[in-house]
Amino acid sequence: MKIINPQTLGEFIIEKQSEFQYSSGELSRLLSAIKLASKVVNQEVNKAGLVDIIGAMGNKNVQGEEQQKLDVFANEVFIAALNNREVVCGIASEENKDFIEVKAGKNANESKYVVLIDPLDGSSNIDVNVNVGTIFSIYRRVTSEGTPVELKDFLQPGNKQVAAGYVVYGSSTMIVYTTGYGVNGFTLDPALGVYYLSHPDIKIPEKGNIYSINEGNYIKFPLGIKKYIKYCQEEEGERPYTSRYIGSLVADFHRNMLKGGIYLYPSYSHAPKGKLRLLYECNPMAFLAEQAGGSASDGFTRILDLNPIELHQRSPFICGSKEMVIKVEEFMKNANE
Ligand SMILES: O=P(O)(O)OC[C@H]1O[C@](O)(COP(=O)(O)O)[C@@H](O)[C@@H]1O
Ligand SMILES: [Mg+2]
Ligand SMILES: [Mg+2]
Repeated sequence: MKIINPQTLGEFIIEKQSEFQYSSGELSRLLSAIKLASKVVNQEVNKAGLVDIIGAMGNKNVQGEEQQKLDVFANEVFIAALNNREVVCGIASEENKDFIEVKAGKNANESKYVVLIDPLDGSSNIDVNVNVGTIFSIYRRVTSEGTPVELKDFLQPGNKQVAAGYVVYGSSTMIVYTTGYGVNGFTLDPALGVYYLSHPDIKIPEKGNIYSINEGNYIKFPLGIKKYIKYCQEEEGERPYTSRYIGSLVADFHRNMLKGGIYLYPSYSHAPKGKLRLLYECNPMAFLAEQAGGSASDGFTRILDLNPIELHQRSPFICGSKEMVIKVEEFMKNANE
């Protein structure tokens, strides 16, 4: 698909802003700050083997996970880009225990948005030149503008998101995002450092033949998930499905969104809440999936309807083509009966 004179991301952001009569341009400036930060991180990711960005930092983050140098670098770049432009009043990150209040000088700033980020997704793949990503989720604050931001500004259900998206750093670098009016993808032209609209109005096929799950945890999975995996592997109709698992949520989600498929990170005996974080992994991907015609659940409940109580809480996550998610929910429900 060759798009003649594709629109740049900058032009697209401005065009979409003009569709909202009373828009202040704040969200556009926020998206532009994310765009800029992604280019800086992209440069380091692309030459990861050459610069001192490979390997562990030697300390653990709030999740108890070994922090990678690129986790810390990406975290600093995104926080700086958002902070310096005062386009948000608060930031929460996978790599920071507490949320960060963004001040305008000494005062609380007037911005009405908070952003939650997973600055580097797929950390286990950094050193081995496999796709990694960045995930972001944006909300309007619930406390009054100009007052200090509070935890409750971040602990909102996913159905309140104003915008969400991800950057995938791979064979090409892309930004894919939604503001609640469909999902669009932009590819970076590394020579010009410009993102162009390469994937307009992305729709995820209703059903696919790809399933993505870390089967290494099979024996620890709930019965419903075990039965679903067996279902995927049966010789029947369009099955067996193809198993594909990169181990970077962004990359596995991106492939499944374009081709049709399902990504599962369920609870398992060692992690009753699963691994992925509700606020800056599950919610943004669920918003994108639904905006592209797919769905996302924890096996029983729509992810976007879950009420968060902690910044770094985890949730089982099943996401992708609508018919495939419904099938998993059927297996989970029947296994529970
Ligand atoms: O190695 P596992 O247990 O399969 O987990 C892989 C999953 O964990 C993650 O790496 C978690 O994200 P982070 O790398 O941001 O911590 C996901 O991207 C990925 O889908
Ligand atoms: Mg992640
Ligand atoms: Mg991460």
